[in-house]
Amino acid sequence: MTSFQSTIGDEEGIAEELAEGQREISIAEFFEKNKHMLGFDSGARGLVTAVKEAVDNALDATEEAGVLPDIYIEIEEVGDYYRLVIEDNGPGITKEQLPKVFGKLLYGSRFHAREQSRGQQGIGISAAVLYSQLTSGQPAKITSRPKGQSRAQYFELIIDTDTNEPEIKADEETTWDRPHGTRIELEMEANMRARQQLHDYVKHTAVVNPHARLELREPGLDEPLKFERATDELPAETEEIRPHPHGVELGALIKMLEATESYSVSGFLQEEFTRVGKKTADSVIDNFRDVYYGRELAWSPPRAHDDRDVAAAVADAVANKGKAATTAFAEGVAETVAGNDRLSRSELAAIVGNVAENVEGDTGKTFGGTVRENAVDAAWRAITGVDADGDAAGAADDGDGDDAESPLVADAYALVDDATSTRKDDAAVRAMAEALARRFANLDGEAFRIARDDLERLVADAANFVAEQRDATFGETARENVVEAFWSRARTVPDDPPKVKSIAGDRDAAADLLEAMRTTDILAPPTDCLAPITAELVEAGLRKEYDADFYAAATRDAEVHGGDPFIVEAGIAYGGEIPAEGSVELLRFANRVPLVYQRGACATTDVIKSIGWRNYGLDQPGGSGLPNGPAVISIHVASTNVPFTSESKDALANVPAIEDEIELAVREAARELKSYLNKRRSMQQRREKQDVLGKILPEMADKVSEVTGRSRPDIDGALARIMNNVSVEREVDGETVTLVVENHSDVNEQLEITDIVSAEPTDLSDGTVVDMDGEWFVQWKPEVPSGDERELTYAVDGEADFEVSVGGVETEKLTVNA
Ligand SMILES: Nc1ncnc2c1ncn2[C@@H]1O[C@H](COP(=O)(O)OP(=O)(O)OP(=O)(O)O)[C@@H](O)[C@H]1O
Repeated sequence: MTSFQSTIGDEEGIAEELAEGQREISIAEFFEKNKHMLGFDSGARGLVTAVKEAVDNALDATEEAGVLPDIYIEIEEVGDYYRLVIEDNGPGITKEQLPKVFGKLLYGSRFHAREQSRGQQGIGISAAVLYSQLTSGQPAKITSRPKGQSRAQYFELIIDTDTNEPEIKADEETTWDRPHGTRIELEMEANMRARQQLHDYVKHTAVVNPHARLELREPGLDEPLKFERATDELPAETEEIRPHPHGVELGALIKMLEATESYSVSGFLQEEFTRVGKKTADSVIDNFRDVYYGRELAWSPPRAHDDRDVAAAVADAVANKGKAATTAFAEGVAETVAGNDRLSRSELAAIVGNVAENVEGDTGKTFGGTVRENAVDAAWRAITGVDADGDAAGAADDGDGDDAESPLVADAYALVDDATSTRKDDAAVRAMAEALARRFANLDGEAFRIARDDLERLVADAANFVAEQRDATFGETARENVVEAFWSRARTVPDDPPKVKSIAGDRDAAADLLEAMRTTDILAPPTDCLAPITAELVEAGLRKEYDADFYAAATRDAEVHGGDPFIVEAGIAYGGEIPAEGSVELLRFANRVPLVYQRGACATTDVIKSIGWRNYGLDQPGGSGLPNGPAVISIHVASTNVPFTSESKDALANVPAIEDEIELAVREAARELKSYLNKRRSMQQRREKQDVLGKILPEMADKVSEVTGRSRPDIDGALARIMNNVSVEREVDGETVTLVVENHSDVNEQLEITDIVSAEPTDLSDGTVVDMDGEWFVQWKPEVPSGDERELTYAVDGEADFEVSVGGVETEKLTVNA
């Protein structure tokens, strides 16, 4: 132990001394010291991060304003420093907002909005300003011309790190040739060692933002890198949404309960959450009642042969109402009770209430509150056998002389017997029923209200008791079945839920409400807050940047995580010019932003590594890890709140719901890759076989003729027959030209045959002919059934050259002799 720690208790006034050293830390000071958290850990990386923050903002702003983005990036060496300029044609920023946007950390328009955007935290561009002023001592220089204004505003500013407020160094009006937009100029200590990452960022941004035009000028490039737009269509506009009930955390729910203007739980749910209407709110409230109040166990009323006499019990409990009214009331209750399969106490109370109203109407006698309550007590005792002292009559010989068979035992016996396997012996089932009935009778109040977890505990306790007493075990499954048997027959209570304000002040009640929200089936959140790239454009983006043989893409349906909807998309490009050596290239995107750093710490990488790629035809040494081969895999996660591992937004956190969707999306695309590779392999084998046959067949024909002494057998068509190919053969007889098409395969083929002829064809059997400058294109689209043949004919006058081409069937399955 250090001497300081060992003496700390002896010194007087140490707390006061330490207190003098305590001081608030501004967020700007914090990030000044922790630049790495925001992606500014080195000069190389700092430059890439600054570009990324500014370009992401430019894309967000232009899209929000409905403008096709036109973004200019320039990096220039100025002495020992680098100057970074980024210009956009967005809506611009007002004079009032501009200093805070660039001169204050945690200031932005997106943090509170549940809508897909690249920016989330309100920290990115001000962090770039902070990094620039720290390393170069220069202020940020910003020009912005809001849409519709004739002049632009020019600011020079730095962030005052003590206060996290902008300190304006220059503020003047200026002119700017762009009609609207923003220009940012930052000077910083930097280097171009991360050029590759910078280019990857810009190139991949172009891949997922085909509607954007980007231009990059930098010291190492003679010509600027230009990415023209591939579409004039902006991504679908997104709408802000409220949180989804399946995703909020307890703390957030309590905050919402405190802040809401709604008075009732139903109003609160419908007002504050997406996808909750009256019906869904009612279901949530029913589930809430079940956890908060517990359910009421329901019991079987007496049957005809039963000696429990509900009518007599009710009649006994009523005084001074006259015989006729009393009988009508008692029998009315007994009859209605008997008409029910099972009853809870609240249901009995409702029956008594209804019958009382009817009898009051018929007889003119009043059956007030006390009479009704007495009647309920009496009828309930008759049904359940529970005494006023709380003992279930006869549940056990507990010394109070009521040891006749309890109705609860008989009822419980039937349920336990039903819920357990037939192997349980009768005595064990009876003992369990008795043990349960005793415990139910001891519940607080006569209504047998119990929450599901308490019911589970009660059943476990009864099962343990039976195991000790009788050596009869009720295992896990039997217990669960017994719980389910009672719970599914128990009734949700009719009590109103507490008001919003009292739930807000009661953590347990709020936790019960949260549980109810999570267990209620609720429609997935609307997805108009998201703008996925779409499978079609994911594939188009890959096609644009990678020259491959095969492409596939998949877009999943929206799912929810933490109240925020998300959509995962995946794409695969394979073969062609993609390098075959080493592992595949993984492109990661979040809300259309390429993730450049921390690949190894990203959930997307973990998922790709966990997939068994050998099943999909890719090489994967050791059966796990990144697969090898000429492939690019791209993954895009779009969400109203992407869970990143840190503020620098480099990698996705390991959220199981998102990882599951990533896996499903990738597998969907990988299945297409697998069938492509399988087909390619079988075509390869077919080609090899045909090559061998092509050599052997003529040799065999020669040999046969030599051995038999007969003329050489005709091998035309033999190859096609052996290979089950489609064969196209030309026969010319005088003026008549015939193409004989034979289908030796086992499927019907739809072909497209074009014969290019140097003389004008006439008398076509069918098909069409087009004159192309002295050449005639004769075209047929015959369907040739498996094992069948077609003859396509026409006539030419005199000599002619022919050239046939056949479409609709792979070349490996085709033998052309024409
Ligand atoms: N080029 C721009 N044109 C218009 N508005 C902009 C531009 N750049 C930034 N803004 C506004 O400034 C705000 C702050 O930007 P900043 O980069 O600090 O945070 P963000 O983009 O919201 O989130 P993040 O920290 O996740 O990047 C944005 O929310 C946006 O409203």
